[in-house]
Amino acid sequence: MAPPLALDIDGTLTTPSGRIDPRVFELLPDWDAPVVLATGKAFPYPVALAHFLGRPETVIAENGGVAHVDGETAVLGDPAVPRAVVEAYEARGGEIGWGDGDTVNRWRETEVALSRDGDEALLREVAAAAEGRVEVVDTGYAYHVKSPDVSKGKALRRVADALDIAPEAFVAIGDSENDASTFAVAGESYAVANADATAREAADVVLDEAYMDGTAELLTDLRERGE
Ligand SMILES: O=C(O)COP(=O)(O)O
Ligand SMILES: [Mg+2]
Repeated sequence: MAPPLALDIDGTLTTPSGRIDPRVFELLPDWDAPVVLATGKAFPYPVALAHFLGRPETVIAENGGVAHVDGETAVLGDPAVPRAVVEAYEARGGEIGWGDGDTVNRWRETEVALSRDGDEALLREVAAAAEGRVEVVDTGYAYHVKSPDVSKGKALRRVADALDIAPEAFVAIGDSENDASTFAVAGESYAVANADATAREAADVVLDEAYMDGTAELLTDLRERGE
């Protein structure tokens, strides 16, 4: 049998320009084990991806702030301090940066995501004043202001438990610092070649290929290994 998967989305299942790579729709619909989509994006995004893959909606969103498995949603993070920090950042002239009708945060329940065009130094200064009650995570796609109490890895433990699978049975693939906690929980972890330094350091293996080229090759190998 193929191993269960914990898959990051941006940078891992995408092309360099941020589109979902079409090979996702070849490799994942019939994957013969649970697939957990574990992302920094808001909850509707991985749910929609699972839905259009024809797979169970087994997802971790908001960097572990929200988890959904077997039809049950767990909201694991508290947005109060992240929101207060971002208000303080805006009060000092910082911008969230997504423009009008911000769909990045519209459905976000436990954290705030900011455009990387924003003032990182100011954001980190304001976050530091919260004295450890928030952390700023740079995924390469956004700055996320989140509670340090939630992570994709912690949520993976919870989802694995609900699925009655040992967390170590999972193979995790990712590209950035928000995947390091998943890598620590899964039994086998891979960073795609475009991964940041934190993800590369945390992964068991850094793949030769980047983005979905790396992920697709690995998934093909894992599938063959399970046959
Ligand atoms: O939303 C982001 O910033 C990154 O999303 P990801 O965790 O799927 O890479
Ligand atoms: Mg990513």
